[in-house]
Amino acid sequence: NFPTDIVEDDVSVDFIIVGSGSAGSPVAARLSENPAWEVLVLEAGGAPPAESRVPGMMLYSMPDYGRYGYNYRTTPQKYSQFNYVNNANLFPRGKLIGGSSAVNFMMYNRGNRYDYDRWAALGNNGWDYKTVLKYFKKSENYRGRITPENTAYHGVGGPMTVESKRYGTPLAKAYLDAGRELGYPSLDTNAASQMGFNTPDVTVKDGLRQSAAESFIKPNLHRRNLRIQSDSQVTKVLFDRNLRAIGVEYKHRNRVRRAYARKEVVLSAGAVDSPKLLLLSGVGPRQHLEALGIRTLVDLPGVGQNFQDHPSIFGICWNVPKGMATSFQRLLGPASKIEYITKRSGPLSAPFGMEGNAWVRLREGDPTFPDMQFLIASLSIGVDFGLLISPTVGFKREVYNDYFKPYQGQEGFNIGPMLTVPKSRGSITLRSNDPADPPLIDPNFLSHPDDVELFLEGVKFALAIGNTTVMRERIGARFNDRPVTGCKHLSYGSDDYWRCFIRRMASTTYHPAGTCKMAPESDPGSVVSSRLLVRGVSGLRVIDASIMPFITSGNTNAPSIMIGERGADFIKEDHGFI
Ligand SMILES: Cc1cc2nc3c(=O)[nH]c(=O)nc-3n(C[C@H](O)[C@H](O)[C@H](O)COP(=O)(O)OP(=O)(O)OC[C@H]3O[C@@H](n4cnc5c(N)ncnc54)[C@H](O)[C@@H]3O)c2cc1C
Repeated sequence: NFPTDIVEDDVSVDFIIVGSGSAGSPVAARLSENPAWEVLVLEAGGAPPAESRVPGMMLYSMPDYGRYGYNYRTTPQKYSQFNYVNNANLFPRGKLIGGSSAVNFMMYNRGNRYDYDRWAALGNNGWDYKTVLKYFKKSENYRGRITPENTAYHGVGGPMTVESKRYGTPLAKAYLDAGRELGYPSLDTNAASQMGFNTPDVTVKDGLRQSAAESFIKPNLHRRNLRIQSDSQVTKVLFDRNLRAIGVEYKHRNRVRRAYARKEVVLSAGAVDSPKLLLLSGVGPRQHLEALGIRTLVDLPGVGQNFQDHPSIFGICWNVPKGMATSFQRLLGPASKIEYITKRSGPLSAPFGMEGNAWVRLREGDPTFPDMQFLIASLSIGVDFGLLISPTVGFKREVYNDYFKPYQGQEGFNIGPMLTVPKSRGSITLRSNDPADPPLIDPNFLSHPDDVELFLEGVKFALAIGNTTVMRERIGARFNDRPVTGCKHLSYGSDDYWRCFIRRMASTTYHPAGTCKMAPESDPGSVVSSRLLVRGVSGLRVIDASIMPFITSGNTNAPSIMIGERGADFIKEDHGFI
């Protein structure tokens, strides 16, 4: 349960925040610190279900798109995903209080210091690593392992609790040992160096998921100046004749209503819906808007462009003896439930199957800046006999039957290489001028040939991890060396075979970013300034993952929260409250 308000028609407040996700929640919390400001959050979704707080249940809320998501799918991909239904994938975004932070896999990864230094180097003042580190620390209540090396990088006493994972299969430790065998250290990758292997810290508090709304909004609902109204899908930003944003139109329980902002409207609807809202409001590429019969208020070509996500490969997998990896029986069995209820530990207390990460540099270049992340998931795709995992990832049935089914019911693990700095760029565009229509989401994965060549190195490294002595002898890992569907005509194991495998099996890591690019005015793709103000209008900011000019080198939840913290300070400064 999450207490919400019902506001009056045509309510007038100081700030309207659209979306209560990873970025919107900190914006709401920080702005409402000023008792003189009235803050209203409009959230399209409703209260999160109880099971969303249980980390081990995370996969259960994913297929339930109708209730807690937008039911988005990507457009059919031209260069990748050939083994997925319609060459596309499901594209979950949380539609509930807490946004995607209430359905995600909870791994807390900040990325690399160079990610932020290069944002600043583009001309985005105030986004260098030294500055953003203050905001990462400000939001954090770190309960992980403190060492002399990492203490300066963590915050204590902030709203967002970050814990060490409370449960791991034998694969968690084996993964770190495999890294050492290959010459890589185990370390806190959110501190001085990101290069090496780790067991992820997680946005979990006392064994319960900490969505951004749980952390930032719920504890502040006693503030009389902070209100959140759920089931309120904003359809349009309203402007006066000077192009100042004065409010929003939204649909609340099937009724069209309006709310007005005396100071600012903040879009924190995420990298799919913030550009969608700008386009519906007449801010975007003129040609696209005209084609859909939307009056152009500002011709801003960058809106919806520069789409970046981290493609990763599923299906590089090994079988292991029973007890080594994750199983649904152990997750949902009576012992697990009792342990969770009495001690908040055990399999239900940790994100399902998320055992370890690694960041390495495979190509020449800055040895402190990774070009590949590897996630080990202690899940075989067929462990559930094809019932949940394969349809959730989105494989065609015949691919499941051909490649995974021969091992179904057996435990196993998957090592997924993920491109941290992809060169491919996609887009978000409107399907129509009807706000109820889902937008066209085109990640355009692997459209840049370099992405495939780098993945080739990534596949080889993943195979090397699985082939370490520790994985083979201590864990008993046996590689799934069946030729994958669609690549059987190629010599198994050759570079061309793996290129084919990559184009068939790579898909999303659910990290859309970049679609309202933050850049100086001289950049024709710029949508927001370094203070996150939308170009060509006033009184309107975008504060969420869409502003990233380049996606960060790791999962995007912690950076989105940091963007919320950073953006809130810009607003406070610009309105004289700091
Ligand atoms: C399945 C999954 C697993 C993931 N795993 C991880 C992980 O382990 N670690 C990690 O770091 N990252 C992970 N991510 C990514 C991470 O959660 C996102 O990058 C991050 O939450 C994005 O934050 P945001 O504020 O930009 O958007 P969101 O958190 O998505 O917030 C947007 C909010 O706006 C609302 N909204 C949208 N449109 C409207 C509208 N028109 N009117 C009103 N409200 C609206 C939405 O309902 C939502 O609440 C995962 C994501 C998914 C989907």
